[in-house]
Amino acid sequence: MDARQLKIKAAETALGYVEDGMRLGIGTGSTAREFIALLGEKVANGFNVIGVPTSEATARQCLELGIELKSLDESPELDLTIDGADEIDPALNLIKGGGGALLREKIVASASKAMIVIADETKVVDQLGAFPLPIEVMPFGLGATRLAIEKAASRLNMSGSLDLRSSGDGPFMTDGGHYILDASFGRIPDAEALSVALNIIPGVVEHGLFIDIATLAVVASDGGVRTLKATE
Ligand SMILES: O=C(CO)[C@H](O)[C@H](O)COP(=O)(O)O
Repeated sequence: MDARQLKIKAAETALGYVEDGMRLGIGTGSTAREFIALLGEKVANGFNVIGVPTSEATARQCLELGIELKSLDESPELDLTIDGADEIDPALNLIKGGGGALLREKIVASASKAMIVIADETKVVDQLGAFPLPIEVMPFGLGATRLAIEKAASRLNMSGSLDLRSSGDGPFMTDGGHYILDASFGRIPDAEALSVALNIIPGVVEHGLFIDIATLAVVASDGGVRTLKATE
């Protein structure tokens, strides 16, 4: 199976967890896009959900497919969020933000009773960190924020490059109007400690470590689809 077929398989399985009438957080990225396409087909056949999108791109796709959308102000508590991930560890801690939507993704997933991650087998790792960690930062004070991140990482015995994400003709800008620094620190021995350390840096808006948020992962490989639950 090619990469797209695996994404579709994971998305199909996750769709089985969505019940009629649910308030649903809807993720961002190429795997989430396949999920939205399948959800759109179901909605066209009379299935009802209220979706809360995690990005402008996801909102556009949902609206094209006739999926009813609300904001988190209108629907502040959600039944379920379904979203992709860049890495998944055995405790179902994640790295997210490869698509640049990590801030809204974390807000939406945290407002949900459950989060199902959809992915292919390549996203499953023993320890997070091979994928560069996206850190969403304020454009104001970028140099000072970068230095503060480097110092925080060093206190946790981590170091590596912090690359300002580019859109091709300037810095990549998130839906919230912020920049992203992609941190190549290598394997992260204590993701929770790094998460806490990043959260207290004033110029850091959010980061892509999702700790204790995902409840289930639906992972597709050539051998079939398996579901993972957190080990601790
Ligand atoms: O976090 C994300 C976007 O911010 C995506 O879920 C993540 O990057 C995975 O994307 P894809 O399904 O395209 O591999």
